[in-house]
Amino acid sequence: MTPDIAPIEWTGDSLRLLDQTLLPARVEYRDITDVDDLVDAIKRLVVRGAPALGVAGALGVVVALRQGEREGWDAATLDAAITRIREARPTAVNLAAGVDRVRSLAEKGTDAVLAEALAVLDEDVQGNHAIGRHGADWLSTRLGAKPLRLLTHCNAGALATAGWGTALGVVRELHTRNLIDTVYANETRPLLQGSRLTAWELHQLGIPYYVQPDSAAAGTILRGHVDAAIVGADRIAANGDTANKVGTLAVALACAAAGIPFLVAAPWSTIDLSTPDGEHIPIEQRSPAEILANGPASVTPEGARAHNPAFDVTPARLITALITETGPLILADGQTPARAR
Ligand SMILES: CSC[C@H]1O[C@H](OP(=O)(O)O)[C@H](O)[C@@H]1O
Repeated sequence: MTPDIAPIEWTGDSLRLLDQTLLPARVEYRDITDVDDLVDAIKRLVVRGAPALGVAGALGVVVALRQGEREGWDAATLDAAITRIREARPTAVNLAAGVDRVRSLAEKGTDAVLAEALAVLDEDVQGNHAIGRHGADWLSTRLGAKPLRLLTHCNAGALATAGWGTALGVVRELHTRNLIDTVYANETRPLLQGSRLTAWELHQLGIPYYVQPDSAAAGTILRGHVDAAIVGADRIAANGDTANKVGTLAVALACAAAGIPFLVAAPWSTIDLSTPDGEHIPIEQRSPAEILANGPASVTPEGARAHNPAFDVTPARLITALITETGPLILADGQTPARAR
């Protein structure tokens, strides 16, 4: 299935990444042929979002194999390079899973690894369309087949995946059914994935939206302006506890207080059955500089300290339903990934 916005693709000679640090002002691509450049791109969120990181990890092994052939790497050097890709960001389980899925095929040659990596990409796009259908069906059944007012946090659109999107994939499916009234997109400090990326996607798709401060979300929800919230995920534990962009937990708490559905949309590749619960999900701590300055301009006193966790964990009890490519898991009713698999 051909993806729409293609944030990540294989050109035949390189891993091509849409540079998401430049959006929405500029649409520019980076052709990656070097492991150091890929690790940098992952760490700087040139490529980001759990499913997209899974594809980047899988295709990253091809980059490493080809660089190793060019530069005459021994097995230990190659293995260390692949491990650097795998460990470039800790929370999204998809990155490590994408690397692990293909690295064992290296003994069969680069073409075998590439074929499996491209399968990861295609499976993601197909799965996202299924998530969109299941999520739209669930919301229309639960809330009525009427135009809905939804709230999103961060970016779980085509840009965070190999195409179509997960949480935004549900929004897009509802939009094709004329069932979107408006979307409240949290700007998502500090890197503004909501205002820079989600708004960019919604704008292109002609879906009505407001960008709002993350701190406005609870009031928007509790004042009755939202019918449901839907977000992506970076790692879902066996009991359904879910790590997602920092600020997600606050949205879930507000939805619980308001009595409206809080949905997580994610493929099974984001579920990590070896992680028993949210306490065991590693949370990426990012640079204080992302908090202390707004680009070149400092926004804090000299010497200020900053606490910058990139994710938080929403307990399963606050998640109404987890929408996967195989259908909804009603976590609030005690269904869990561990039991469903
Ligand atoms: C479809 S998963 C998207 C998920 O990843 C984002 O994190 P980041 O932008 O730091 O890669 C955020 O948690 C999104 O919900």
